[in-house]
Amino acid sequence: MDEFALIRRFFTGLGPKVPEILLGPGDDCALLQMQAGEQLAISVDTSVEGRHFPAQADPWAIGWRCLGVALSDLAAMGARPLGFTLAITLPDADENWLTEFSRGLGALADQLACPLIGGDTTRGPLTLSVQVQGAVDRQHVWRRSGAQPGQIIAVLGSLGSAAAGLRSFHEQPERLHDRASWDSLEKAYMLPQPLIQEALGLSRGVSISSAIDISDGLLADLQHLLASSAVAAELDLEQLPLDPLLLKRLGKTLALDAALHGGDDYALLLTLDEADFPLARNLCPQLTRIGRLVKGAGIRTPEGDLLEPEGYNHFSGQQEGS
Ligand SMILES: Nc1ncnc2c1ncn2[C@@H]1O[C@H](COP(=O)(O)OP(=O)(O)OP(=O)(O)O)[C@@H](O)[C@H]1O
Ligand SMILES: Cc1ncc(C[n+]2csc(CCOP(=O)(O)O)c2C)c(N)n1
Ligand SMILES: [Mg+2]
Repeated sequence: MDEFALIRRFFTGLGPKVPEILLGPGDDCALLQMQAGEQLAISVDTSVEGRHFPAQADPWAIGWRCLGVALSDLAAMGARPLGFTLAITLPDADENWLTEFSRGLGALADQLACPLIGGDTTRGPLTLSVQVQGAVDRQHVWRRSGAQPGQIIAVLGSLGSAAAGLRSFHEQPERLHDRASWDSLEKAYMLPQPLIQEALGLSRGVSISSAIDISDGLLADLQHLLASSAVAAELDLEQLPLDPLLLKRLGKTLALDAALHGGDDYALLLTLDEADFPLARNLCPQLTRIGRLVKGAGIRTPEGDLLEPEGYNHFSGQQEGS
């Protein structure tokens, strides 16, 4: 199968038709029509085999995951997905692998009405770069800056599960190929659900002062938000939303460590006025209050203990060829 046959067969017509996409794959560019009053939100995420997902992972799940992690950044800005492009680097044109990969990718593209509108196909070590485009009402766009002392910190989605799921696949690699039997931790890692609908519901109904999605770990991503807003945080570690299976599997100390530093959660961290929290909870019952913003810098517990924001960092320690 040549490059163009591969594109036609696996990467054409993925996701539904949406009115804003005037032109999809097949020309030199895709064309998007923006509505008056909306801004274009753009973000790109690369997923590398062995770095972001295990070598030999289920191709359906790789397809879902590479789009899911990218869409999470649209959720973090309160943006509505319009479409995405895919730059794919493949070691070979394995038809069975490509069939499953494009089905997994297409399943999430359908669920969130986000069609594949173009891309690039090359040969080399397995790498997927997904660029997402979204539309955001200029009145309701969320940024990392804007958090104010006195406001509360809330999280949507659970923390630490994905890190425990990755650990489970390390310990039992044969489970990578048994998608039907994945538990909630394994699903959290391999099949992240970007919180697009939840974010859109919240952004229309309540004033959110700042937001970020958690990809590197709660503390590391909270620190990015705090730095952008020039505020400090007090976190109540007893309130973190942890899956009961995570606590059962790892015990409280390791579960907390996974929740604070593990990453791959693709949960949303939001700040808002305390008075708006009941309304926000009505719109999104899973929203959990985990702390508050204070003047100063850094992250502390209510007892005053400093929490160090170490999270995932591609170049910390400079392994691999330095
Ligand atoms: N090579 C680059 N060139 C320009 N900007 C970059 C580059 N790499 C990252 N950035 C920008 O730096 C910021 C932080 O990047 P990062 O990839 O950590 O994003 P993130 O949203 O925090 O993480 P994730 O993509 O996992 O959600 C983003 O605004 C991103 O656009
Ligand atoms: C096989 C394997 N080993 C380790 C990890 C952990 N990990 C890798 S990148 C990253 C942060 C988000 O990526 P980025 O900053 O590139 O968006 C995390 C938490 C993983 N996902 N898979
Ligand atoms: Mg992000």
